[in-house]
Amino acid sequence: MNTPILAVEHLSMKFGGLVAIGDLSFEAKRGDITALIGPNGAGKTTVFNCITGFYKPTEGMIRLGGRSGQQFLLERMPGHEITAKAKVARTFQNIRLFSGMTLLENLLVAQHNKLMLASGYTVLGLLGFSGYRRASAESIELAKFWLEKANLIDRADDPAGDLPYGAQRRLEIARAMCTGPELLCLDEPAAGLNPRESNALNALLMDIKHNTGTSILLIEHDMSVVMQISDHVVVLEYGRKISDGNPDFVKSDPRVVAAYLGVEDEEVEEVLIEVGDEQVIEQFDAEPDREHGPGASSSMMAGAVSDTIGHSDDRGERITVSKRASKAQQVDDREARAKAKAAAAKAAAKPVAARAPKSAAPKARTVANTLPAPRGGVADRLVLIKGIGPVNEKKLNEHGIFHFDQIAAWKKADIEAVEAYLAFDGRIAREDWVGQARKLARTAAKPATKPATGKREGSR
Ligand SMILES: Nc1ncnc2c1ncn2[C@@H]1O[C@H](COP(=O)(O)OP(=O)(O)OP(=O)(O)O)[C@@H](O)[C@H]1O
Repeated sequence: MNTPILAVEHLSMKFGGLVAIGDLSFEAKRGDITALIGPNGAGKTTVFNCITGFYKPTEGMIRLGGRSGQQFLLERMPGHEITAKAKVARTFQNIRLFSGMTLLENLLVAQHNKLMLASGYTVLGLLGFSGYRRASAESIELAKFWLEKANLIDRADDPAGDLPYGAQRRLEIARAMCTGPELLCLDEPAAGLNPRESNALNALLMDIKHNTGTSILLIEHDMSVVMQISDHVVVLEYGRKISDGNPDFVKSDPRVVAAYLGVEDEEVEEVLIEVGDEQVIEQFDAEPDREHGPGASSSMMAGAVSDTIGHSDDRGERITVSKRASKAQQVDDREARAKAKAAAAKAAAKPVAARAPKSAAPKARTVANTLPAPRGGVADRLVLIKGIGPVNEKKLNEHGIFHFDQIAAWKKADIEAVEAYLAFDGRIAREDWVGQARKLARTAAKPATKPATGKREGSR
């Protein structure tokens, strides 16, 4: 029992330069309800499309273990064989019923293959060939069975298009179940349902889980559905798996909270400022990469997929997620920095004598031209120097540096002293803060030119 029915191994799917899935591996156990969750654009439907043969993955394997012991490599099979031989059925994000047909007819159409086989692919079926009649009667029985399970039997003869939305969703599932699937893939079955319809859906899915051998793979945004009925949850963000476990584990995984439920960028920024990661903060300050990263919105429900997913392509090119793009990555970074900060604090708390012998203690380095306060009470905007962000500007001010001319006058020893307290390594020289400051100091020193037109101040 509980052996994997589905094993997804190192699955990648690229659309041109866009990596929709990057090196994804997970398993779904037989008889379980496995949920695949993640923000919009995380790649969930693409995973379904790879499993059901709509897409051929760029890399990776999708192994399905049949009840009979047969193994299927789905990525190598055409879509119709995935349904017929491997017995994988699916529903779609958008309802795809024959709205003009009755509920019963919809469920009979789903059994078309079985009926065609029984007819011998000839007119014998129409002529009342007994094998066909038996198959036809069985199909009707099966359809009725699933209409009852879906609580739709009373409307068997109504057009499917007349059903309320939630009932149409259940009809789709009933239709998929009529094909006798081993794996049922449901793409957002609870989308647009009201709470009563959601409960009816949960009941139907639990019934399938307990009373058929069918395993369920579920894409769902509705967390009340996911957390109530899933045995196992796999979380995607930007095509990568960021968490995998039972609902309780996933629910409290900080990476999931950040990625899926959303963390305000300001909150992440606050932490980074706290730990003094200027470089990352400067990435936040920059214009968002609207083409690849999330837009201005911090809601991860609206995040776009990046083509910078950690993944190495067939040319050996290494692609990484930008820190701003991945909320889960931000959580990892935050944790790593918090650890580093704690370690630094611990080291600092040790008695000085324990850290270094007195004779070896370095002489404290100081900057020569510091000021107690900005001249005239107004500091220059040091952030105009490329490489200085608001955090470093604040630190420089705290150390008595307020003006471009102060930086322009730095000698090697001053630079070393500044680098020591900004914890930089060669960056001041690399970014030529002194040269930049000289130019800015010259501009600042120029007297403001009078308007040549003689127009009054404020006129346009
Ligand atoms: N056929 C395609 N061609 C190009 N890009 C595609 C194609 N199919 C999907 N994508 C892109 O792949 C990314 C993942 O899309 P996918 O639909 O798998 O995400 P999702 O997690 O299912 O999102 P949602 O929750 O909104 O349905 C998206 O950026 C999407 O635009």
